[in-house]
Amino acid sequence: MSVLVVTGTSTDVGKTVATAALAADARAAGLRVAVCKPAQTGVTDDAPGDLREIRRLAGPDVDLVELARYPDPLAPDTAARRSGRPLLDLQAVVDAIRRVDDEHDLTLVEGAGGVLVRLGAEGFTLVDVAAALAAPAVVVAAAGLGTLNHSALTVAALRAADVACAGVIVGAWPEEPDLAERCNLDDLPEVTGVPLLGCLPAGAGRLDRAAFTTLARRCVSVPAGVSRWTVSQSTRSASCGTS
Ligand SMILES: Nc1ncnc2c1ncn2[C@@H]1O[C@H](COP(=O)(O)OP(=O)(O)OP(=O)(O)O)[C@@H](O)[C@H]1O
Ligand SMILES: C[C@H](N)[C@H](N)CCCCCC(=O)O
Ligand SMILES: [Mg+2]
Repeated sequence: MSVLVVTGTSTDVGKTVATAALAADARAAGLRVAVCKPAQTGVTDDAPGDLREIRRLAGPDVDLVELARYPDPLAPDTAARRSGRPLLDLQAVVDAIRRVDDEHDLTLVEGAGGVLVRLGAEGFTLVDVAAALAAPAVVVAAAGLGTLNHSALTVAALRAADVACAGVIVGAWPEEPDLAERCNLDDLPEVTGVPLLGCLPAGAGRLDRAAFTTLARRCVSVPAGVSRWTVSQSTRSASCGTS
């Protein structure tokens, strides 16, 4: 089947919302979808994490797999050490994702923070996971000033490890974009060398499931070839403020 890694230029850029949008789009296309969050940090054992948010937005038919959870809102390796809980092991994470992928048409893997955040033992990162799985990645980025550098650095880190980058998704597109945000619609694909797959309007994460699914189908798409399903390539959806 297919694995797609969802990384970002940092934490809080909208990876979870974008993962939910990709999952909702794939479910609406009739696919068996799973989302794996290898390492959730910053939540207690009884608190909802990213996967609960993805289920709220994308629906109950998306299977969810969380591999480790640590209470401190830190990078997973640091949070693991401080908690005394075991660190994640790269091979175990890869094997777990492969098992999920065997049972689904599309398995989305959401990282923690940005692409070089250390997830576990020996400082492995989401780049190592994607490389081991030969899985492409999408990069969720901010809309405004500063995102060009962060996005270019993130895509360069993927390229350096021969991880294909399917494109960039803007996690929260403002209702009234400023000059930098408007310019970034052309500059993001230019400086990263990968397509802009779409923009999620700011506020999308606060919608109910039906409205979110409708929006997701309009706003983001995964390029053909990432999976057996082909979703129309969105150069720039209306949600990015261009027709
Ligand atoms: N398009 C959006 N609409 C509404 N809220 C959003 C949107 N994008 C991000 N947010 C909000 O911003 C916060 C951070 O977003 P999100 O959880 O997706 O970040 P993240 O990149 O997944 O962070 P982490 O590294 O912790 O996984 C959340 O409260 C989320 O609801
Ligand atoms: C707590 C946060 N929401 C994420 N789960 C973890 C982000 C780690 C970022 C580490 C760093 O880049 O400084
Ligand atoms: Mg998240």
